[in-house]
Amino acid sequence: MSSDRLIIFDTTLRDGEQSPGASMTKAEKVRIAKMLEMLKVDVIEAGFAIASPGDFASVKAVAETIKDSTICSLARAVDADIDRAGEALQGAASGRIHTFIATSPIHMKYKLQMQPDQVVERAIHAVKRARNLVGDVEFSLEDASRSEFEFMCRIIEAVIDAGASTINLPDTVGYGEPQEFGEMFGRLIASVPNAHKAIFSAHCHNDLGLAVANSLSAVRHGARQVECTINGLGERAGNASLEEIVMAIRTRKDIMGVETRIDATHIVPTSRLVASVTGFPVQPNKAIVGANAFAHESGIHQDGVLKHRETYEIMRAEDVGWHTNKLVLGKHSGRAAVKARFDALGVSFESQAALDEAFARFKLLADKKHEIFDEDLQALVLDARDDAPKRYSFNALDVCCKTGLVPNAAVTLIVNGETVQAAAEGSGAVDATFKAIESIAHSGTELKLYSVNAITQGTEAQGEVTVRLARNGLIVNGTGADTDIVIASAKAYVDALNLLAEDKHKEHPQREGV
Ligand SMILES: CC(=O)SCCNC(=O)CCNC(=O)[C@H](O)C(C)(C)COP(=O)(O)OP(=O)(O)OC[C@H]1O[C@@H](n2cnc3c(N)ncnc32)[C@H](O)[C@@H]1OP(=O)(O)O
Ligand SMILES: CC(C)C(=O)C(=O)O
Repeated sequence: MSSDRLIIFDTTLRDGEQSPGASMTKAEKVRIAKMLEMLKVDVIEAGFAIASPGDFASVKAVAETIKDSTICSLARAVDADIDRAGEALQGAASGRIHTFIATSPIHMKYKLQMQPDQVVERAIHAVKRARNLVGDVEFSLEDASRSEFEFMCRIIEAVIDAGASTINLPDTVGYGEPQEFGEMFGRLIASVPNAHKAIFSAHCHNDLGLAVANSLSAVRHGARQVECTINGLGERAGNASLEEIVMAIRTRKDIMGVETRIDATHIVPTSRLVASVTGFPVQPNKAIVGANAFAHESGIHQDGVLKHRETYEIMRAEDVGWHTNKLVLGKHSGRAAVKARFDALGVSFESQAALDEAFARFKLLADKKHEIFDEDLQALVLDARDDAPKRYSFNALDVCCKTGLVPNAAVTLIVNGETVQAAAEGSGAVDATFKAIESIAHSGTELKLYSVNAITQGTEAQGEVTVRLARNGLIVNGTGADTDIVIASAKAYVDALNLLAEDKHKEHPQREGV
């Protein structure tokens, strides 16, 4: 089934979410899915429906919301997993069940504790069961890059006969090397008699930093789907990054010989959204979406770019969504311009009142900051992501930091409608603020991560803070944005406390220390 169309399968919401600490709430997954739809991703793997009631609800909500991308749920080769995935996908305009089982000797022997014949039988049964629920079934041979060739031929032929239309060959542990991994695709496609009835797919991990290279090599050897994530998020060292694969395919079209339907101008806003939601900032030198990806510092390069841009640039920053905003948003902007920008970022408002509320917040921010960028707008809505009454809300902060004195903070929170104040000392302004908040909340949590990300440039930039708290094995990520990072920190801490109080730990609870 080879063609020149490459299917982009985004698994930010499933494998991306398997990054420790990156798990997302249902509302966050739906927001990211809307951006992925605008990006024109072909398939969105929205989660692993059996994993938790929250993940089931997320897959269902994404399936009911998104119309222009196929929505997929992962399922082990286990009846209950497949049935749960089918149930979650019922409302989808186009739904796919992605079932998998490991095929490498090490996984079959030690993890599954199954004989190869049993694995083949289980795979056939799983694919048939999934086909009774949806018309589109993908089958993955987990740990394919460490599996025996003849065994893979056997199982692939059997699952295609059973109804799988996509065969995914994952480099589960990131062990593959481009030439060998690509050749595995070429040999399998040539050897499996019914291979022409399926699309072959690559799913690569970045343990050796080769995920994108391996994926591209697979494409050159016949793969017509790649599985990838925004910002390369994913289990351990991450997955192949969507933005790098898409732009490599586009920039090197003549050599790669395939095309995607991705609208690359949404890449940077999507990357920003995923970074905000997960609290995983993008490193400045990250390809495509890093702050320095299109910056030229050295004189010879600057001279070259000024004379002829292509001397040092293989793609244009605006083509991947950098600075595409031609209307400058600031305190003199009106609702029409602000709403148009929100629309472009995939942010919709359920009512005029919700838009008015966002607009009021925009004006408050514009009073503090001359120019409002896309990232500021994203932070603005993330900050107000849930209108439900909260146990805690941040009201005011008074911090004193003087050289030679112990920093102290006096914080005012509204707790269940009552104003409560507390003060504390700490090793710095943020530490004192957190201690003051804790002396009100007594949450019994442990601070697992504190990160500050300047979401726009300059000293007047908004800082976005992520605070990860853990209690009884559950982890929450709170976020807060403000032009003052101590206030952003207080907001993030309070946000995390609310998520815990509402039992809104991330939908895929993670064990502490993971
Ligand atoms: C390579 C990947 O990324 S695979 C996806 C990884 N993602 C996740 O695991 C996240 C979601 N997972 C979960 O929430 C849980 O692991 C669940 C709900 C799926 C299963 O939980 P539990 O029933 O408690 O099982 P647990 O996770 O401890 O062990 C996994 C079991 O599934 C079996 N298993 C693993 N993969 C498969 C498979 N593809 N098909 C069938 N069985 C499998 C294991 O052999 C083990 O079986 P055992 O309990 O009989 O020894
Ligand atoms: C389930 C499969 C596709 C996977 O995530 C992997 O092998 O890494």
